[in-house]
Amino acid sequence: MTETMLAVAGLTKSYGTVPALAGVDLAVPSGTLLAVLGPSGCGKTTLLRCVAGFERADSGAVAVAGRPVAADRVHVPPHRRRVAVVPQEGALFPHLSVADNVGYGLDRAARRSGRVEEVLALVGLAGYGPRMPHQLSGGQQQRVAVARALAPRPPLVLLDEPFSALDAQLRTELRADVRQALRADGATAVLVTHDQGEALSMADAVAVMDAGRIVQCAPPAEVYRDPATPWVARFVGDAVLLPATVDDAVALTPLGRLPLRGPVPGGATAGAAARSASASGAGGGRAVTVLIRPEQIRLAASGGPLATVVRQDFHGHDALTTLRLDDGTVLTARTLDEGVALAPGAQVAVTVRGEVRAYAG
Ligand SMILES: Nc1ncnc2c1ncn2[C@@H]1O[C@H](COP(=O)(O)OP(=O)(O)OP(=O)(O)O)[C@@H](O)[C@H]1O
Repeated sequence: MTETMLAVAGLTKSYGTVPALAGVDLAVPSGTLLAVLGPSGCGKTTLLRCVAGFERADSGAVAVAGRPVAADRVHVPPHRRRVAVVPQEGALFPHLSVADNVGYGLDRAARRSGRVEEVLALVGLAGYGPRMPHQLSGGQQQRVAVARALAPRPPLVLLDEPFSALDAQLRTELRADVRQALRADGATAVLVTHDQGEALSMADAVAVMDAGRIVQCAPPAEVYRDPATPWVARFVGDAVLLPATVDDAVALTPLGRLPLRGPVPGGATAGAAARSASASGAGGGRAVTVLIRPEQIRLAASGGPLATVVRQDFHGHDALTTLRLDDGTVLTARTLDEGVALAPGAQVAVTVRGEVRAYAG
Protein backbone atom coordinates (compact mmCIF):
# COMPACT_ATOMS: atom_id res chain seq x y z
CA MET A 1 0.00 0.00 0.00
CA THR A 2 1.26 3.51 -0.80
CA GLU A 3 2.31 5.45 2.26
CA THR A 4 0.70 8.84 2.87
CA MET A 5 3.63 11.22 3.19
CA LEU A 6 1.61 14.31 4.03
CA ALA A 7 -1.75 14.21 5.80
CA VAL A 8 -3.63 17.42 6.54
CA ALA A 9 -6.92 17.20 8.42
CA GLY A 10 -9.42 19.94 9.21
CA LEU A 11 -6.85 22.73 9.12
CA THR A 12 -8.18 26.19 9.95
CA LYS A 13 -6.37 29.50 10.31
CA SER A 14 -7.65 33.05 10.55
CA TYR A 15 -5.79 36.35 10.64
CA GLY A 16 -8.01 38.44 12.90
CA THR A 17 -11.39 38.18 11.27
CA VAL A 18 -9.97 37.05 7.89
CA PRO A 19 -10.31 33.28 7.48
CA ALA A 20 -7.31 32.08 5.41
CA LEU A 21 -7.93 28.33 5.86
CA ALA A 22 -11.50 27.17 6.45
CA GLY A 23 -11.02 23.43 7.03
CA VAL A 24 -8.46 21.90 4.66
CA ASP A 25 -8.07 18.13 4.22
CA LEU A 26 -5.33 16.67 2.04
CA ALA A 27 -3.47 13.40 1.62
CA VAL A 28 -0.32 13.26 -0.50
CA PRO A 29 0.94 9.74 -1.30
CA SER A 30 4.66 9.05 -1.12
CA GLY A 31 6.59 9.80 -4.31
CA THR A 32 3.92 12.04 -5.84
CA LEU A 33 3.64 15.74 -6.60
CA LEU A 34 0.52 17.57 -5.53
CA ALA A 35 -0.15 21.06 -6.90
CA VAL A 36 -2.22 23.41 -4.76
CA LEU A 37 -3.82 25.71 -7.31
CA GLY A 38 -5.95 28.72 -6.56
CA PRO A 39 -6.43 32.45 -7.11
CA SER A 40 -4.56 35.11 -5.19
CA GLY A 41 -5.62 35.25 -1.55
CA CYS A 42 -7.31 31.81 -1.42
CA GLY A 43 -4.94 30.55 1.31
CA LYS A 44 -2.25 28.61 -0.60
CA THR A 45 0.72 30.23 1.11
CA THR A 46 -0.93 29.97 4.51
CA LEU A 47 -1.45 26.24 3.95
CA LEU A 48 2.19 25.82 2.92
CA ARG A 49 3.41 27.82 5.91
CA CYS A 50 1.29 25.74 8.31
CA VAL A 51 2.71 22.53 6.82
CA ALA A 52 6.27 23.90 7.03
CA GLY A 53 5.71 25.05 10.61
CA PHE A 54 6.28 28.79 9.99
CA GLU A 55 2.68 29.40 10.99
CA ARG A 56 0.51 27.83 13.70
CA ALA A 57 -2.93 26.70 12.58
CA ASP A 58 -5.94 27.51 14.80
CA SER A 59 -7.17 23.93 14.64
CA GLY A 60 -6.66 20.72 12.70
CA ALA A 61 -3.67 18.45 12.25
CA VAL A 62 -0.64 17.93 10.00
CA ALA A 63 1.35 14.69 9.86
CA VAL A 64 4.54 14.16 7.84
CA ALA A 65 5.55 10.55 7.15
CA GLY A 66 3.03 9.43 9.76
CA ARG A 67 4.44 11.69 12.48
CA PRO A 68 2.17 14.43 13.86
CA VAL A 69 3.93 17.78 13.47
CA ALA A 70 0.92 20.00 14.18
CA ALA A 71 -2.15 19.16 16.20
CA ASP A 72 -3.87 20.13 19.40
CA ARG A 73 -0.96 21.05 21.72
CA VAL A 74 1.61 19.83 19.17
CA HIS A 75 3.79 22.26 17.22
CA VAL A 76 7.03 20.80 15.95
CA PRO A 77 9.32 23.70 14.95
CA PRO A 78 10.14 24.04 11.22
CA HIS A 79 13.73 22.77 11.44
CA ARG A 80 12.55 19.56 13.15
CA ARG A 81 9.86 18.74 10.58
CA ARG A 82 12.32 17.51 7.93
CA VAL A 83 10.33 19.46 5.38
CA ALA A 84 12.35 21.32 2.72
CA VAL A 85 11.04 24.56 1.24
CA VAL A 86 11.94 25.99 -2.18
CA PRO A 87 10.89 29.66 -2.06
CA GLN A 88 10.08 31.97 -4.96
CA GLU A 89 13.58 33.39 -5.38
CA GLY A 90 16.65 34.61 -3.60
CA ALA A 91 17.07 31.46 -1.58
CA LEU A 92 20.80 30.95 -2.02
CA PHE A 93 23.55 32.13 0.33
CA PRO A 94 25.43 34.64 -1.88
CA HIS A 95 28.78 34.08 -0.20
CA LEU A 96 28.76 30.28 -0.58
CA SER A 97 29.58 28.32 -3.73
CA VAL A 98 26.89 26.27 -5.45
CA ALA A 99 28.28 23.07 -3.90
CA ASP A 100 28.35 24.62 -0.41
CA ASN A 101 24.80 25.93 -0.84
CA VAL A 102 23.59 22.47 -1.84
CA GLY A 103 25.60 20.74 0.89
CA TYR A 104 24.55 23.23 3.59
CA GLY A 105 22.06 20.93 5.32
CA LEU A 106 24.16 17.78 4.96
CA ASP A 107 26.48 16.23 7.52
CA ARG A 108 30.09 15.59 6.56
CA ALA A 109 29.50 11.97 5.63
CA ALA A 110 26.64 12.86 3.32
CA ARG A 111 28.71 15.62 1.70
CA ARG A 112 31.52 13.13 1.07
CA SER A 113 29.13 10.55 -0.34
CA GLY A 114 28.75 12.44 -3.58
CA ARG A 115 25.17 13.48 -2.86
CA VAL A 116 25.88 17.12 -3.78
CA GLU A 117 27.10 16.17 -7.26
CA GLU A 118 24.24 13.69 -7.59
CA VAL A 119 21.49 16.27 -6.99
CA LEU A 120 23.27 18.89 -9.11
CA ALA A 121 23.26 16.38 -11.97
CA LEU A 122 19.56 15.69 -11.31
CA VAL A 123 18.71 19.36 -11.87
CA GLY A 124 20.95 19.61 -14.96
CA LEU A 125 23.87 21.44 -13.29
CA ALA A 126 26.59 18.79 -13.19
CA GLY A 127 29.97 20.49 -12.79
CA TYR A 128 28.54 23.79 -11.51
CA GLY A 129 29.63 23.15 -7.88
CA PRO A 130 32.54 25.63 -7.77
CA ARG A 131 30.53 28.57 -9.17
CA MET A 132 29.17 31.36 -7.03
CA PRO A 133 25.42 32.18 -7.13
CA HIS A 134 26.01 35.53 -8.88
CA GLN A 135 27.61 33.61 -11.77
CA LEU A 136 24.32 31.83 -12.43
CA SER A 137 21.19 32.87 -14.33
CA GLY A 138 17.88 33.17 -12.46
CA GLY A 139 16.76 29.78 -13.78
CA GLN A 140 20.03 28.14 -12.74
CA GLN A 141 19.71 29.65 -9.25
CA GLN A 142 16.25 28.08 -8.90
CA ARG A 143 17.69 24.75 -10.03
CA VAL A 144 20.29 25.03 -7.25
CA ALA A 145 17.53 25.83 -4.75
CA VAL A 146 15.71 22.65 -5.80
CA ALA A 147 18.95 20.64 -5.55
CA ARG A 148 19.55 22.01 -2.06
CA ALA A 149 16.02 21.04 -1.01
CA LEU A 150 16.44 17.49 -2.35
CA ALA A 151 19.97 16.93 -1.00
CA PRO A 152 19.10 15.68 2.52
CA ARG A 153 16.33 13.44 1.10
CA PRO A 154 13.56 15.08 3.14
CA PRO A 155 10.24 13.23 3.38
CA LEU A 156 8.54 16.26 1.89
CA VAL A 157 9.53 19.14 -0.40
CA LEU A 158 7.37 22.27 -0.53
CA LEU A 159 7.69 24.53 -3.57
CA ASP A 160 6.22 28.02 -3.21
CA GLU A 161 5.61 29.46 -6.70
CA PRO A 162 9.23 28.55 -7.52
CA PHE A 163 9.16 29.70 -11.15
CA SER A 164 7.16 32.90 -10.84
CA ALA A 165 10.15 35.21 -11.32
CA LEU A 166 11.24 33.56 -14.59
CA ASP A 167 10.19 34.33 -18.14
CA ALA A 168 7.69 32.10 -19.95
CA GLN A 169 10.10 29.97 -21.98
CA LEU A 170 12.44 29.34 -19.06
CA ARG A 171 9.49 28.53 -16.82
CA THR A 172 8.28 25.81 -19.19
CA GLU A 173 11.76 24.33 -19.41
CA LEU A 174 12.30 24.42 -15.67
CA ARG A 175 8.91 22.88 -14.89
CA ALA A 176 9.72 19.82 -16.97
CA ASP A 177 13.26 19.49 -15.58
CA VAL A 178 12.25 20.00 -11.94
CA ARG A 179 9.40 17.51 -12.34
CA GLN A 180 11.88 15.03 -13.78
CA ALA A 181 14.38 15.64 -10.96
CA LEU A 182 11.71 15.15 -8.27
CA ARG A 183 10.54 11.95 -9.92
CA ALA A 184 14.05 10.58 -10.41
CA ASP A 185 14.77 11.19 -6.72
CA GLY A 186 11.46 9.62 -5.60
CA ALA A 187 10.59 12.85 -3.77
CA THR A 188 7.16 13.72 -2.41
CA ALA A 189 6.33 17.35 -3.14
CA VAL A 190 3.65 20.00 -2.78
CA LEU A 191 3.77 22.82 -5.31
CA VAL A 192 1.84 26.00 -4.61
CA THR A 193 0.88 27.93 -7.73
CA HIS A 194 -1.77 30.18 -9.21
CA ASP A 195 -0.70 29.09 -12.72
CA GLN A 196 -3.11 26.54 -14.20
CA GLY A 197 -0.64 25.39 -16.87
CA GLU A 198 2.01 24.77 -14.24
CA ALA A 199 -0.34 22.72 -12.06
CA LEU A 200 -1.76 20.68 -14.93
CA SER A 201 1.60 19.94 -16.54
CA MET A 202 3.63 19.11 -13.43
CA ALA A 203 1.35 17.47 -10.89
CA ASP A 204 0.12 13.94 -10.28
CA ALA A 205 -2.87 15.50 -8.52
CA VAL A 206 -4.22 19.04 -8.39
CA ALA A 207 -5.95 20.43 -5.30
CA VAL A 208 -8.01 23.41 -6.43
CA MET A 209 -8.45 25.90 -3.63
CA ASP A 210 -10.96 28.70 -3.22
CA ALA A 211 -11.62 30.88 -0.17
CA GLY A 212 -9.67 28.66 2.23
CA ARG A 213 -11.11 25.33 1.08
CA ILE A 214 -10.11 22.57 -1.30
CA VAL A 215 -12.91 22.51 -3.86
CA GLN A 216 -11.58 19.52 -5.82
CA CYS A 217 -8.57 17.23 -5.58
CA ALA A 218 -7.99 14.91 -8.53
CA PRO A 219 -5.52 14.04 -11.30
CA PRO A 220 -4.98 16.95 -13.74
CA ALA A 221 -6.93 15.38 -16.61
CA GLU A 222 -9.91 14.77 -14.35
CA VAL A 223 -9.91 18.32 -12.97
CA TYR A 224 -9.88 19.63 -16.53
CA ARG A 225 -12.41 17.17 -17.99
CA ASP A 226 -14.72 16.90 -15.00
CA PRO A 227 -14.39 20.03 -12.88
CA ALA A 228 -16.40 19.77 -9.67
CA THR A 229 -18.12 23.14 -10.14
CA PRO A 230 -18.52 25.78 -12.87
CA TRP A 231 -16.09 27.94 -10.89
CA VAL A 232 -13.40 25.23 -11.12
CA ALA A 233 -14.19 24.83 -14.83
CA ARG A 234 -13.55 28.53 -15.41
CA PHE A 235 -10.47 28.66 -13.21
CA VAL A 236 -8.79 25.61 -14.75
CA GLY A 237 -8.76 26.57 -18.42
CA ASP A 238 -11.14 28.34 -20.78
CA ALA A 239 -14.77 27.38 -20.38
CA VAL A 240 -18.00 27.92 -22.29
CA LEU A 241 -20.89 27.70 -19.83
CA LEU A 242 -24.34 27.56 -21.42
CA PRO A 243 -27.84 27.37 -19.96
CA ALA A 244 -29.54 24.08 -20.89
CA THR A 245 -32.10 21.51 -19.80
CA VAL A 246 -31.39 17.84 -19.19
CA ASP A 247 -33.50 15.22 -20.86
CA ASP A 248 -32.64 11.50 -20.98
CA ALA A 249 -28.90 12.09 -20.29
CA VAL A 250 -28.85 14.54 -23.17
CA ALA A 251 -28.53 18.27 -22.66
CA LEU A 252 -30.73 20.51 -24.77
CA THR A 253 -28.53 23.55 -25.40
CA PRO A 254 -28.44 26.55 -27.74
CA LEU A 255 -26.02 24.37 -29.76
CA GLY A 256 -28.47 21.48 -30.04
CA ARG A 257 -28.72 18.14 -28.21
CA LEU A 258 -25.41 17.20 -26.61
CA PRO A 259 -24.58 13.91 -24.85
CA LEU A 260 -23.77 14.23 -21.16
CA ARG A 261 -20.78 12.83 -19.30
CA GLY A 262 -20.56 12.09 -15.58
CA PRO A 263 -23.17 12.81 -12.95
CA VAL A 264 -26.48 14.31 -14.06
CA PRO A 265 -27.55 17.08 -11.65
CA GLY A 266 -30.24 15.73 -9.39
CA GLY A 267 -28.96 12.18 -9.18
CA ALA A 268 -27.57 9.34 -11.21
CA THR A 269 -24.67 9.15 -13.65
CA ALA A 270 -25.41 9.97 -17.29
CA GLY A 271 -25.52 6.29 -18.30
CA ALA A 272 -27.78 5.23 -15.43
CA ALA A 273 -30.08 8.20 -16.01
CA ALA A 274 -30.37 7.28 -19.66
CA ARG A 275 -31.24 3.68 -18.85
CA SER A 276 -33.82 4.55 -16.19
CA ALA A 277 -35.32 7.32 -18.31
CA SER A 278 -35.67 5.08 -21.35
CA ALA A 279 -37.09 2.26 -19.17
CA SER A 280 -39.77 4.54 -17.71
CA GLY A 281 -40.26 6.56 -20.85
CA ALA A 282 -39.81 9.68 -18.72
CA GLY A 283 -37.89 12.83 -19.63
CA GLY A 284 -36.16 15.14 -17.08
CA GLY A 285 -36.22 18.69 -18.41
CA ARG A 286 -34.29 20.06 -15.41
CA ALA A 287 -32.51 23.38 -15.81
CA VAL A 288 -28.73 23.00 -15.79
CA THR A 289 -25.52 24.77 -16.79
CA VAL A 290 -23.47 22.92 -19.35
CA LEU A 291 -19.67 23.07 -19.67
CA ILE A 292 -18.06 22.91 -23.09
CA ARG A 293 -14.32 23.36 -23.57
CA PRO A 294 -13.41 25.68 -26.49
CA GLU A 295 -11.49 22.85 -28.20
CA GLN A 296 -14.74 20.83 -28.38
CA ILE A 297 -16.32 23.47 -30.59
CA ARG A 298 -15.98 22.91 -34.34
CA LEU A 299 -16.66 25.54 -36.98
CA ALA A 300 -17.66 24.67 -40.53
CA ALA A 301 -19.50 26.09 -43.52
CA SER A 302 -22.70 24.19 -42.62
CA GLY A 303 -24.07 21.41 -40.42
CA GLY A 304 -25.08 23.18 -37.20
CA PRO A 305 -26.57 26.33 -35.65
CA LEU A 306 -25.19 29.49 -37.27
CA ALA A 307 -23.05 31.96 -35.39
CA THR A 308 -21.36 35.24 -36.26
CA VAL A 309 -17.66 35.70 -35.64
CA VAL A 310 -17.13 38.57 -33.17
CA ARG A 311 -13.32 38.49 -32.99
CA GLN A 312 -10.28 36.28 -33.07
CA ASP A 313 -7.42 36.32 -30.56
CA PHE A 314 -4.30 34.75 -32.03
CA HIS A 315 -2.08 32.76 -29.65
CA GLY A 316 0.51 31.31 -32.03
CA HIS A 317 -0.25 27.60 -31.54
CA ASP A 318 -3.98 28.30 -31.98
CA ALA A 319 -6.51 31.09 -31.72
CA LEU A 320 -9.58 31.76 -29.59
CA THR A 321 -12.52 32.78 -31.75
CA THR A 322 -15.42 34.54 -30.06
CA LEU A 323 -18.82 33.91 -31.66
CA ARG A 324 -22.39 35.06 -31.14
CA LEU A 325 -25.39 32.85 -31.83
CA ASP A 326 -28.59 34.36 -33.22
CA ASP A 327 -30.18 34.19 -29.74
CA GLY A 328 -27.32 36.34 -28.35
CA THR A 329 -25.39 33.49 -26.68
CA VAL A 330 -21.65 34.21 -26.76
CA LEU A 331 -19.13 31.36 -26.98
CA THR A 332 -15.46 30.78 -27.60
CA ALA A 333 -13.92 28.20 -29.94
CA ARG A 334 -10.28 27.13 -29.99
CA THR A 335 -9.43 27.21 -33.66
CA LEU A 336 -6.42 26.19 -35.67
CA ASP A 337 -7.21 25.89 -39.35
CA GLU A 338 -10.93 25.33 -39.66
CA GLY A 339 -11.12 25.67 -43.44
CA VAL A 340 -13.63 28.52 -43.13
CA ALA A 341 -13.12 32.25 -43.06
CA LEU A 342 -13.16 33.55 -39.48
CA ALA A 343 -12.99 37.31 -40.07
CA PRO A 344 -15.27 39.36 -37.79
CA GLY A 345 -18.81 39.32 -39.18
CA ALA A 346 -18.42 35.95 -40.98
CA GLN A 347 -21.21 33.39 -40.48
CA VAL A 348 -20.16 29.85 -39.53
CA ALA A 349 -21.95 26.68 -38.44
CA VAL A 350 -21.15 25.47 -34.92
CA THR A 351 -21.01 21.84 -33.78
CA VAL A 352 -19.75 20.28 -30.55
CA ARG A 353 -17.43 17.29 -30.40
CA GLY A 354 -17.72 14.76 -27.55
CA GLU A 355 -19.69 14.80 -24.32
CA VAL A 356 -20.41 17.73 -22.06
CA ARG A 357 -20.66 18.11 -18.29
CA ALA A 358 -23.79 19.51 -16.63
CA TYR A 359 -24.18 21.33 -13.30
CA ALA A 360 -27.35 22.02 -11.37
CA GLY A 361 -28.90 25.40 -11.93
N1 LIG B 1 0.14 37.79 8.01
C1 LIG B 1 -1.11 38.05 7.61
N2 LIG B 1 -1.88 38.93 8.29
C2 LIG B 1 -3.15 39.18 7.90
N3 LIG B 1 -3.77 38.60 6.89
C3 LIG B 1 -3.07 37.69 6.15
C4 LIG B 1 -1.70 37.39 6.49
N4 LIG B 1 -1.26 36.45 5.60
C5 LIG B 1 -2.29 36.20 4.77
N5 LIG B 1 -3.38 36.94 5.11
C6 LIG B 1 -4.69 36.90 4.42
O1 LIG B 1 -5.11 35.54 4.39
C7 LIG B 1 -5.70 35.23 3.13
C8 LIG B 1 -4.92 34.11 2.46
O2 LIG B 1 -3.64 34.59 2.13
P1 LIG B 1 -2.53 33.68 1.43
O3 LIG B 1 -1.28 34.47 1.34
O4 LIG B 1 -2.44 32.38 2.12
O5 LIG B 1 -3.16 33.47 -0.02
P2 LIG B 1 -2.47 32.95 -1.36
O6 LIG B 1 -3.46 32.06 -1.99
O7 LIG B 1 -1.14 32.39 -1.08
O8 LIG B 1 -2.33 34.29 -2.21
P3 LIG B 1 -1.18 34.70 -3.28
O9 LIG B 1 -1.32 33.76 -4.43
O10 LIG B 1 -1.56 36.12 -3.62
O11 LIG B 1 0.14 34.59 -2.59
C9 LIG B 1 -5.72 36.54 2.35
O12 LIG B 1 -6.99 37.15 2.52
C10 LIG B 1 -4.62 37.35 3.00
O13 LIG B 1 -4.88 38.74 2.86
